[in-house]
Amino acid sequence: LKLEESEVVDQFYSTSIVSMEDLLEFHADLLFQLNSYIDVLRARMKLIRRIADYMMEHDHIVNLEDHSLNYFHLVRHMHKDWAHVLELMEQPLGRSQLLFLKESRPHYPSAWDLEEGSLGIHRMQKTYQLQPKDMVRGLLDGVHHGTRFSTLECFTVARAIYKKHRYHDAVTWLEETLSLYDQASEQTKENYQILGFDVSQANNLYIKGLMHLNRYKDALKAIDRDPKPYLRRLRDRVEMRMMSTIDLPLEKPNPPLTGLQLCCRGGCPYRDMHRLTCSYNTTAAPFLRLAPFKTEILSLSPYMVLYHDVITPLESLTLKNLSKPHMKRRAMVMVNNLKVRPFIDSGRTSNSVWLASHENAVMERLERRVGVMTNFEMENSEVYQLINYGIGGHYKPHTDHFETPQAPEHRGGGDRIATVLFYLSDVPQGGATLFPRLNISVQPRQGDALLWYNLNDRGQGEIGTVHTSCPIIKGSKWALVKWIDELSQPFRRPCNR
Ligand SMILES: O=C(O)CCC(=O)C(=O)O
Ligand SMILES: [Fe+2]
Repeated sequence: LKLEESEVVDQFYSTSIVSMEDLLEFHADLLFQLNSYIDVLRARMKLIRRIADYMMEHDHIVNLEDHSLNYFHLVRHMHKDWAHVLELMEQPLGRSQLLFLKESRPHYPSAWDLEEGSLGIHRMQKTYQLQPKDMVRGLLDGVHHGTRFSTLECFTVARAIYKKHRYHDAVTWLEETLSLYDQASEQTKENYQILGFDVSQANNLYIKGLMHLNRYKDALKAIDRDPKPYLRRLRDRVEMRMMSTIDLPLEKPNPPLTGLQLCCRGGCPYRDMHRLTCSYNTTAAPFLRLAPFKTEILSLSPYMVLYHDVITPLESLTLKNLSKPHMKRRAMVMVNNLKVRPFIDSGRTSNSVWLASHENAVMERLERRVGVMTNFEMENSEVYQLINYGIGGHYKPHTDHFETPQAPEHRGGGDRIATVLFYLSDVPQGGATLFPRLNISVQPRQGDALLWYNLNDRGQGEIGTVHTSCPIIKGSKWALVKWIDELSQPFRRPCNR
């Protein structure tokens, strides 16, 4: 079993908001095809109506008189015309539209997208302590969004959570699913049925979820409400469980809030004490006297500063536009018995692309700017990574320096002495970069860049720099990361080993 980073998965929608733009266009194309399919059906219906009317006129003639001319009409008509009518009826309809739908199917979002998206929603729920009943109505962490969930979306999320054995949450989402279904009109229910939704399936999962939570009485009630015979058979199982003394271990419904949850919500204790000073940096390079960097020191140890307005909106836009077509999910692949199987790294929901410092004029300018901003040597430095996060997108807590001491030795540049994180977009809700051990969280703002040192004076990894990207609630988070290697810096930041 081996893990490595690769680009095997090329189409991943849920891990990047920017790929959703393509999806919107794609969806519009599909709708266009469906409508034109209906037009074709309608035109055919009109034609058949006309022919049928014409045929009925003949019916008329035959009944009139026992006239041989009329018989001749009938013979000719039946031999000739009906053959053509049959041909017309047999002619396949809307072939090109059908073909379009069929051939584009491989590009539809996959089961993975659905799972990834569902888990993103769940992550959002857990981190920000949201209630499914608020979420389905578009109320997210105190802000009303114009979006609503239908029964179908609710059920998809519920099922994904159930598959992860999070029964308490799955049951809440299933309750929401069933209640949304009850409120739906008869016509909507019919539509759901055409789209493959079976309310008994939802009920079945709900009952099983309740059983996992030892809520047998509620399970029995749910069974009694559903007329499907296979659900009635569950009754025996529930009653048997009820009588047995061995209870399944119960999942705690409300574990205490973690520091991460508190901080992502902006409730980080003492966070403001870390805003030490703000200043204009004019000394690092001569040109800074003309255009100083607005610098906010967030922490002295480990050293961390936030620069304001160091990448212009136009530069951000250019980089985003140039990179859009190349953004990919960097999925991990599992190489197992020679089978290569990409798997969802749920620790990181984003698509990204590597950008070299000589990639284009903007990158060249940025590379010089990073050198001036940080005073680090940019010669031989690493490439940049441009990231766009997805639905409820996040990046689990991690450090940028390597955690195994051997790892840097195998790299030309040694360990990553510092990180510069440019924000290329505002994120209106969620999506902060959080340093839980330092109680520092930074809300992405287009134009800002965060610099921190990953290594201490002795060149050792600084565990305090553990950081995470909080799940995004609203907006599309774009970040550009630059890791600065240690080995080019002996004169810029000598270490006291
Ligand atoms: O997007 C962020 O806020 C953090 C990104 C990050 O930590 C990384 O790419 O190493
Ligand atoms: Fe990082």
